[in-house]
Amino acid sequence: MESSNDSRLRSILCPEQGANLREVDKCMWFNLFSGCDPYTVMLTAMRIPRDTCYVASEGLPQLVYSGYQPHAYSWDEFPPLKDILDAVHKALPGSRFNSLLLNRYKGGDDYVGWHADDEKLYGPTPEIASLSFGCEREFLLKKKPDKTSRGKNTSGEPPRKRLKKDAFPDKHSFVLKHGSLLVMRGYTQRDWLHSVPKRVKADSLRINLTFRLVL
Ligand SMILES: O=C(O)CCC(=O)C(=O)O
Ligand SMILES: [Fe+2]
Repeated sequence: MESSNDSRLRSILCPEQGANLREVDKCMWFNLFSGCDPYTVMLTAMRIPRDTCYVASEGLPQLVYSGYQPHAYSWDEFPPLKDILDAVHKALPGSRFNSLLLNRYKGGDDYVGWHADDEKLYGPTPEIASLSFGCEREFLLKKKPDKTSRGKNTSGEPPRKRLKKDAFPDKHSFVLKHGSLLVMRGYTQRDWLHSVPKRVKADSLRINLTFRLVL
């Protein structure tokens, strides 16, 4: 983090603040989400259990996910995000992200359910960089059931019981702390699902930025 472009990220990642967002950063995220039309944010929140905001370079195909087409804000409307994007590019040499989905988890009741970011506009092997600020939360990954073996009952157990027990044998959990950068690449979206479940103990704000490349 050497260049002046990184100073915004460096200040947000100030180590002494630990897992808590400083008031000044809370204010920045508040302003940023307010910069996204609050009505849109509210409508989104009625459909999905967190606030989101979408930023994308001009001229990209429109993103549609979960039957919802978010308005694409421009990077120029949110200069701090441009600085953070530069820092992420620097941290991941060769990456060239052109869009960003912001998630705001107001507390432990906000979550994202099991899904894969496998929209066609990201191509077959998307690289997604996920940067987290504020309250730490658990991030779960589980392997999608193998299509070739699905439906073949070799265990001798009744089918429904077998599915419950074996559907997702491969499951992993990561704690995403303040300042963590998680990268999903290769066939992660094709083969795995991920989620950030509700957590009663997660009692403060978390901001998550997922940088993506729309092809
Ligand atoms: O908040 C997170 O860590 C994950 C967010 C996510 O999966 C998404 O925006 O697609
Ligand atoms: Fe996701």
